[in-house]
Amino acid sequence: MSKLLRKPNKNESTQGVTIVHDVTTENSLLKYVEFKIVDLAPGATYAEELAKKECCIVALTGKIHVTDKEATFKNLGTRESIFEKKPTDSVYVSNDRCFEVEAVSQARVALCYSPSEKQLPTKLIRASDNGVEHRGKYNNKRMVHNILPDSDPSANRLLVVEVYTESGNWSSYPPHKHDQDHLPQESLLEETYYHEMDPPQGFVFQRIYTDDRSIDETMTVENGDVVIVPGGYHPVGVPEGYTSYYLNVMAGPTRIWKFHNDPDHAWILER
Ligand SMILES: O=C(O)C[C@@H](O)[C@H](O)C(=O)CO
Repeated sequence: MSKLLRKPNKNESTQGVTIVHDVTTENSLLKYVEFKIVDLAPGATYAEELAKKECCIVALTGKIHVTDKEATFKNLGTRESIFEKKPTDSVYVSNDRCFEVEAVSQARVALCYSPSEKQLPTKLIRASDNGVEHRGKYNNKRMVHNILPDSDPSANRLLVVEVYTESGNWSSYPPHKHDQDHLPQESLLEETYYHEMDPPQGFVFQRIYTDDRSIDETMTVENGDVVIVPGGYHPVGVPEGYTSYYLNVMAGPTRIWKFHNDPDHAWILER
């Protein structure tokens, strides 16, 4: 199995709390991004002390309450299935704070982390705050929900987006990378991709490759998998008949998404 592909590995940590994914700086090649998927049964709670990390809590499906012990946000979450394709609610919690998530109904929650020192206010990011973007043409169409884009200064490092790619289309395409800390030309942002497909027996292909091909892996990605992108180009191809979703978390030394297209394929944008 590739070091860049993680299968769901369900682990009941306490009653009603199942850790499905746990990507950390210790168990991956990443330094700036950590990521968890947690399933909660109705009434179950999951709590964490953040120390020197910031966290964006995304209510992927189901309803949850979230508190940082000062502010409490009730009944977050807008969808039963990710493929209702509507934005959802999230909460940003800064370093040196704690949070607790309580499930109102069966819920799947994404926890997106990055190292952080400077404390910022906790922020509710409502579904209606998400900028919805339709990008691309021909077979390169995708819809983006901007949860924490670089235009929103609510976080120190984290960038979080949801991307829907229709059947037979491509996203993160033409291939681009952001693995050089060389602004204003390019920023360095590591990434995780949490993938789902509709219907769920589908698969997509994600290729991660660098110019020198020191990384060059094309992965078959199935429903619920996580792909880790330490660097390199990272296009996603979706077979006919299936819709793809991914939650994309990015972080690096500077909170700017400045990518560089693969010069071999940049012509695609000229059409
Ligand atoms: O295809 C898109 O527009 C989404 C991607 O940009 C994705 O978020 C990504 O590649 C981030 O670098």
